[in-house]
Parts: sequence; structure tokens; C-alpha cells
Amino acid sequence: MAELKYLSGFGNECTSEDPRCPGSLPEGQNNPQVCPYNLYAEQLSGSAFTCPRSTNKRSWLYRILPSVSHKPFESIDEGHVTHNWDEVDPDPNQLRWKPFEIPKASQKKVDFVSGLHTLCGAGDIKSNNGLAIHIFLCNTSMENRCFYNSDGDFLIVPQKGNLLIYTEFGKMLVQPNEICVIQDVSPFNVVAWHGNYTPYKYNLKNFMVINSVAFDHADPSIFTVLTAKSVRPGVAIADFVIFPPRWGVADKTFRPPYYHRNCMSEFMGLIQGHYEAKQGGFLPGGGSLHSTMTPHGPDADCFEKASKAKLAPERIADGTMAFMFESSLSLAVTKWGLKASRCLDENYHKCWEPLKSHFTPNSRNPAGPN
Ligand SMILES: O=C(O)Cc1cc(O)ccc1O
Ligand SMILES: [Fe+2]
Repeated sequence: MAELKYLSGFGNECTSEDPRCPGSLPEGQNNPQVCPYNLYAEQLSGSAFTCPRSTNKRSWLYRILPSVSHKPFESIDEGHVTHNWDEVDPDPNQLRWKPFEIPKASQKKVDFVSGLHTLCGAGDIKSNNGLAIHIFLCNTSMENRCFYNSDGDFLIVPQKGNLLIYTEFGKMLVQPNEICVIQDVSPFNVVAWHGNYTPYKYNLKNFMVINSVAFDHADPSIFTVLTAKSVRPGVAIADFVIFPPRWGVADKTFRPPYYHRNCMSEFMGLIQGHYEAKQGGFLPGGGSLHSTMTPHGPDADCFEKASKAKLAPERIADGTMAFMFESSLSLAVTKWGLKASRCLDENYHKCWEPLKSHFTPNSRNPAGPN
């Protein structure tokens, strides 16, 4: 396939015309009585019409047939997708999953849609307020079918293999270490479009990381790549946060993540490498969930090493890409997540078992390594 060319600029107003139909975008207006090439004009709204201009999102598509010209929808087997957050009793334990297994194509062909497995989530689709985390485990391209999600935005984080995604706005090749966000998808008959509501992808290597250059551990909001806002300012439905390779230079500081409990839920995954707070057990393709107020933090090995380490400047997480969805919702795990996936790590809690008391009641300030 010819190399794909992309329009650049997050949130920009972009335009695109199929080179075979020059001038297919109407000039000076969006909705002419008759569009160039006798195309249909169709608007796709990504925000309420009434949003202020700075948050208003919409695109205009000029297509051979409007997307309403489809046959009636019919239900299909829902597979492993659910929005029932009461399948199992709430579980306050720290949860960790071994790498999820991709089925072998020789045994069963599974495409992106039938390979979606809901792991956890919260909220309500009808009020458009919620979040679901699905693991996609597929081995086959989608043929003669396409998919649209009218429940919300899809942020896709591939861990293995490449995704060639056909959207109404064009094609995207999304590879590990890249992410993409898609909207509605329907038959691919768009000849031209313009607007600021489009699918996009982003290479996580381009994230300009900041970190503490003096002392102490900055909270991970410094690593926020994308935010799905809630109605409460500063409180996200989900922040998408990454832990990319960077320099650690903080003096007199325990540099890995601190022990904590959080009113936000934290779902983490690893694309490649190993995560700085866990010496082992948290593997690429796996995940972990520390839901509302569940205590967690560095494992015992990590604590021992980092509290004794000489604090020279060091590269943190070279070759690594971990990510987190930090959500104000209390994420409930599905039956698939707890049982059917067969990937739940029953021994996760043991990584903290060796932690011992270092309390020295008679010496307030024991000599540290530096
Ligand atoms: O739990 C985690 O590993 C993620 C995390 C990292 C960090 O540097 C500070 C807080 C936090 O939740
Ligand atoms: Fe955390």
C-alpha cells in the first residue's frame, strides 16, 4: 500500500478533497443548494450547536450518499461487550492481569469488533456520562463490515501488531506507541470534507515530557496526553496519561511513584518495556486496576532499591511506554475481567508482602545513602 500522508495539527480546521474530484469542497458556504459533483452535504456534530466557538466541534462531509441511506440496523451477538457494571460484587482489591491472549487465527478468526472484551467501566450510556475499558484481541481484518460507536469516543491504544483503520475521513495506520481517537464511521463514500471534528492519531514519542528538576515527585498529571472532561472543572471522566522515557534528576527524593490511595480510579497498561514501580509481574499486554481508594505503590524490590539508590541523573524507563486512564468514576470489573479472561494475576498482592518496617524510634534522621 502506498505510504499514507496525514494532515497535521491537533484540533485544527482541516480540509480534504479526493484528488480525483478537484473542487469538490463547496466554496464560501457549507450547504449549497446543489453541491459540486452533485454530492450530498452532511454535517457531523461533535459538540452541542450551542457550545462556545472555542469548544465547538463539527465537520462537513460531501458524500456520494448521505449516511442515513442504510438498511435498518439489526442486533448481533453482543459477544463480550457489556455495560452492566453490576455483574460482580465490587472488588476493592488491587487487580492485575497477565498479558491478554490473542486467539490464534488458525483456531478461530476474530476481527476487531468480535474481539472486543469489556474489562471494566462505570457510568451510564444514556446520559453520556461514563467510561468503559475494552481489551481488543483480534487476529483478522474486518471484511465487509464496519463499526461505529454512538456511545462515545474510542481511544485506541495498540500494543501488538498494526491497525490499518478506514474511516470516513481517510485511512490511518496506527502502530504500537501510537494512539488514535475515532468518531462515527459509516460506508466510505466521502469525497471531500472540512472541519475540526475528525479522527486523529498521535505518536507518543512526540510527547514533550516534563519532570521535577529540583526535588520531590511531581504527580502524574504532568504526563497527561488527553483529557475527557466531565462537567466538573479539573475532574476528568478520564485522563490519558503516559510514563515515557525521561531523565530523573530529583535530589533527596524517592524517585519512583509514591504509595498512595486515590479518589480517582487508575487503570494501567504497558505497551513495551517495564514499569518503574514494579520490578516484575506487570508485563507488556497486561493491565492493572487500582480503583477508588485502593492502596497501591511500588513493590517491595522497587522500594528497597530506590530508597538506597545513589541519586545521580539517570534515564528512567528507556524503551518503556506505560499508560494510565485516570478516572473520577469508580470502575467496576466485568465477569470476563475477573474470570473468563483467565489472565487475572492471583499473586499480585504478594509483590508488597516482603515490605518490612524500617522504623527507627530512636533516630529521627537515619543516615541515608547521600
Ligand atoms: O500508581 C501508579 O503507578 C501511577 C502513579 C504514578 C506516579 O508517579 C504517581 C502517582 C500514581 O498514581
Ligand atoms: Fe497510582
